[in-house]
Amino acid sequence: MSEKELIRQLYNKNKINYGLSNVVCIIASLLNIASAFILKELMDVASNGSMKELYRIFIFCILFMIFLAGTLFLKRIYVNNYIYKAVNQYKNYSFQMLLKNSINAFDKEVTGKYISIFTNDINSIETNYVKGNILIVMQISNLIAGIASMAYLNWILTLCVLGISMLPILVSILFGKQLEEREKETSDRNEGFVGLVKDLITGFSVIKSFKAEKEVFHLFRDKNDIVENVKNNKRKTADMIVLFSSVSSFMVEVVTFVVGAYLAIRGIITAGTVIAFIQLLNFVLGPVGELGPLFTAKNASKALINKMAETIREEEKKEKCVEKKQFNSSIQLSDVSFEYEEGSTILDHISLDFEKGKSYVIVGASGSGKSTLINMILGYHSGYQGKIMIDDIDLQTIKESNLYDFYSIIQQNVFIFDNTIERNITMFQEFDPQQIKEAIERSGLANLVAEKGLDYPCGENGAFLSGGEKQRISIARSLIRNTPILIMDEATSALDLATSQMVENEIASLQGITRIVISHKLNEAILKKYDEIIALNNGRIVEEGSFDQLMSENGYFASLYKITKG
Ligand SMILES: Nc1ncnc2c1ncn2[C@@H]1O[C@H](COP(=O)(O)OP(=O)(O)OP(=O)(O)O)[C@@H](O)[C@H]1O
Repeated sequence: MSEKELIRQLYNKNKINYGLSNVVCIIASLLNIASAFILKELMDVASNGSMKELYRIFIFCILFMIFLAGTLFLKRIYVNNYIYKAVNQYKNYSFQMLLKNSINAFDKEVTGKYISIFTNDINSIETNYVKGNILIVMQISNLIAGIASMAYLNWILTLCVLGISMLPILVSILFGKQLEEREKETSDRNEGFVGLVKDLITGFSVIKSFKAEKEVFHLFRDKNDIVENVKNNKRKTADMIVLFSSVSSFMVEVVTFVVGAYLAIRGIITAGTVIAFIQLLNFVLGPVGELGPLFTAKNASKALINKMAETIREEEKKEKCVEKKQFNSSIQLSDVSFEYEEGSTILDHISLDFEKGKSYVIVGASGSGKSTLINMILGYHSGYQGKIMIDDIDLQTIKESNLYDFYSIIQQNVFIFDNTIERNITMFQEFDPQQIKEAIERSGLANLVAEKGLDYPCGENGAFLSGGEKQRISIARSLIRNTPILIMDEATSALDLATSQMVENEIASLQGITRIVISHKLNEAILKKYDEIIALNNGRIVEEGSFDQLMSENGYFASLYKITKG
C-alpha cells in the first residue's frame, strides 16, 4: 500500500467536483478583487464625478452582487461535495485495506493506533489536506490577481508592497518545519492516549471492584498531560506564526498607506487608487500569511496519510501467496521451534501430523505452549524454525483468507458484536434456517433462543448475555460454517460442567471433521473419543497416543489426569 494510492482515493470519481470547486473559488477570488476597483471608481466619482456616473456604477454594483451571490452559492455546493466524497472514500478504502491485514500484523499494533488513525488523523487530513487543497488554490489565485491588479494601478507602490511582504513569508518558512513536527508528535501521542481510554472504559468494572479509581486516574492524568502538552506546543507554534504574520502585515499596511499618501499628494495617483491599494493589500497579505501555514499543514497531514499507508502495508506481501481453498490430507509440523522473544523458547522442535478427519486433543500445564501451537497452525505467527505444511504446501505461502475457507476457530476470548443472536452466529452472512437451527442445538443454545428469540440484542460485546451464553454463540458461529477443520482453544472454560461436557462431547463425536482441541477438563469418556492425545510440557511433546495407551504408560499425561481428577 502506497501513500499515492490512498491520495488517489480523495480524487477517485471526484475530479469533476474538485475541478469545479477550484473554478468557482478562482471566480469568487477574482470577483472579490474586482470589488476593490468598484470602490476606487466610487471614490473617484465622489471626489470629482457626475450623478450619471454614480447611477451607472450603482446599477453595475447590483448586477455584480447578484453574480457574486450565484458564484458563492455554487462554491458552497461543489466544495462541500468534493470534501464529502473525498473523506468518505478515503475512510472506506483505508478500512477495507485494513481488513486485508493479517491477524499477525494486526496483533503487532496497539488498538489505540488504529482508533487514532481513524479519528484524530482523519480529522486533520480533512481540514489540512482536503480543505487545504481548495484554500491553497484560492489563496494563490488571490495573490496573483492581487499583484496584477496592483501593478495595473501603480507599479512603484506595487514594488514597495512586494518588497516589504517578504517579511511574513520569512516567518512561515522559519516556523513551518516546527509545526510539521508538532503535528506528527500530536498524532503519535494521541495513539497512546486513545489506547489507554479504551482500556480503562473496557475494564471499568475491574477498576471499580478493585477500588483502583485513584491509581487509574493518575494513569489517565499522566497520559492526558502528555497529549495536552504536545497539543499546547503545537498551538503555541501556530500562534507564533500568526503573531509574527500579524505584526509584519500591519507594517506592510502602514508602509503602503504612507507611500500611497505621498504619491497622491504629489498627484501621481488618485485618492481612489490609494483606497483600492489598501483593499487589494488583503489579497496579497492574506495569501502571503496563509500560504506558508497551509502548505506546512498539508505536508504535515501527508505524513499522517503515510502513517495510514504503513499501517495497512502488510497486504502487499499476500500478492505472492498461493491460492488454496480445500483441505485434502494433512497438516504436518516438522521440527518447529518458536520464540516470542529471543532466547525464550516457547515451542521446542515440535513434529506432528494431523490427519484429515481425525480428532486431536492437546493437553498440558498452563504456559506449556498449547495456544501458541494452535496459533502456529492458524498462521498467526511467522518467524519460526522448521516447516508447517498443509497438504504439502507451505503454510507461509498460502493466502491468509484461503486458510479460513477450511479453518473454523473457537477461541477462549469471545467477541460478541452489538447485534442480534442470529447475526452473531451467522457473522452477518446468509445461512439456511435449518443450518442455523442445527448449530444452535449442537452448541447448547436451544434454551436461550427458545426463551429470548433469535432477534434478541446481545449488547456491546455481549453485555446482555452471560459468559457461558457468549461462549456458546462462538461455538455455534464456528459449527455453522461446517469447515473441514475445527480448532478449539479452551472454548468451554466459561460453561458449567454439564453444558461444557455436552458441547465437548458433541465436538468429539463430530464425523468427518478434523478437530484439534485444547482441553483442561480431562473427562475420561470424552478423551476416549479422540483419536490422539498430545501432551505438551515446556514447549515439547512429551507423549502422544490414545487415552488407554497413555494411561497404561503411566507417564506425564497419566499424572496430569490424576491431578485433575484428584
Ligand atoms: N504474545 C506473546 N508474547 C510473549 N510471550 C507470550 C505471548 N503469548 C504467550 N506468551 C508466553 O508463551 C508461553 C506459552 O503460552 P501459551 O498461551 O501458548 O500457553 P498455554 O499452554 O496455552 O497456557 P494456558 O493453558 O494458560 O492458556 C507462556 O509463557 C506465555 O507467557
